[in-house]
Amino acid sequence: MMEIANAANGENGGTSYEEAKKLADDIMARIKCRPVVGIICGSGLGELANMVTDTEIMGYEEIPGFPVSTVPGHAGKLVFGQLGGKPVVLMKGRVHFYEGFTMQKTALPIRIMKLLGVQILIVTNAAGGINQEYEIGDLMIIKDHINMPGFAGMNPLHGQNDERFGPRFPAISKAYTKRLRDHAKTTAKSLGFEGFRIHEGVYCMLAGPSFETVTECKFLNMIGVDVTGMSTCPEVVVAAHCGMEVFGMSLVTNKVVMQYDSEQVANHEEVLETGALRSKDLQKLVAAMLTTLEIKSQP
Ligand SMILES: O=P(O)(O)O[C@@H]1C[C@H](O)[C@@H](CO)O1
Ligand code: HPA
Repeated sequence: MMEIANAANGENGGTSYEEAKKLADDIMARIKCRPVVGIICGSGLGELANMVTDTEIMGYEEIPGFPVSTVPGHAGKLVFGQLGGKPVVLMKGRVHFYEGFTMQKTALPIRIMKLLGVQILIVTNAAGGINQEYEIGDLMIIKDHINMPGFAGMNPLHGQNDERFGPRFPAISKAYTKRLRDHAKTTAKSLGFEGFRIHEGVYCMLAGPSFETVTECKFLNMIGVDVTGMSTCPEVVVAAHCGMEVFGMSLVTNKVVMQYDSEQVANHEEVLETGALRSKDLQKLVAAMLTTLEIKSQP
């Protein structure tokens, strides 16, 4: 039994249920808010935190064992409070696999959110447009994803399973629920965002940190990917595993390079600049979605 516990705990890079529970209990001892919605802010999208009221803030480094962000545009703060009349916890910045964290560690904040009482996860990211009809600044509601590192065995659920988090073989095909995607479309309409470019499409995670080659982009285009990035899949897989509803949204911060002799190159500064320009619209949409969102009671 001990060997199994050790494998679940250490060898697969994961955190045991007991350790995650202790982290959640320590947070609850310091924070009054009991969030039902968790929000992850992607690169340059942390300004959403400014709309949260009654805030209580903890730096990731204040939580022992919590992965700490190392990338510009990811402040590394948990912001608790009210948004759209709902108690929320917002991750002002995430961590990524390419920073050297295991897939399990990258998604640990989601398990802690679950233990804090979060039922709905809203995940945002900055992404490169693969779909040739997408323009810089467009938003995309995620309807499905490809976890490309998973093809090479990098799945956040790799290793011993603890049923207290979720089942050994979870279904992921409905992770981005139709209910929340429809809710986003209705909300966008009610905000008068008709002229505002919102798509629905497929996100693909590559491991990063190098941006894609031209041929990789052509391949992603051929297999039906609309945008590509370096995050989101670990968190969403773990959220679906532990029974959360997920809503995901990508901001197209750049168009990927599709011509071999192009002078253009992708760069993180452009990603942050576009984030800053369009984040207001994304913020408005998320806040309005929360205002009218029905929180289903847990089974
Ligand atoms: O955290 P996200 O997925 O929004 O960040 C994207 C992917 C890389 O971390 C970075 C590249 O500019 O932005
Ligand atoms: N590729 C991968 N990740 C990204 C991109 C990109 O073009 N833009 C923002 N994040």
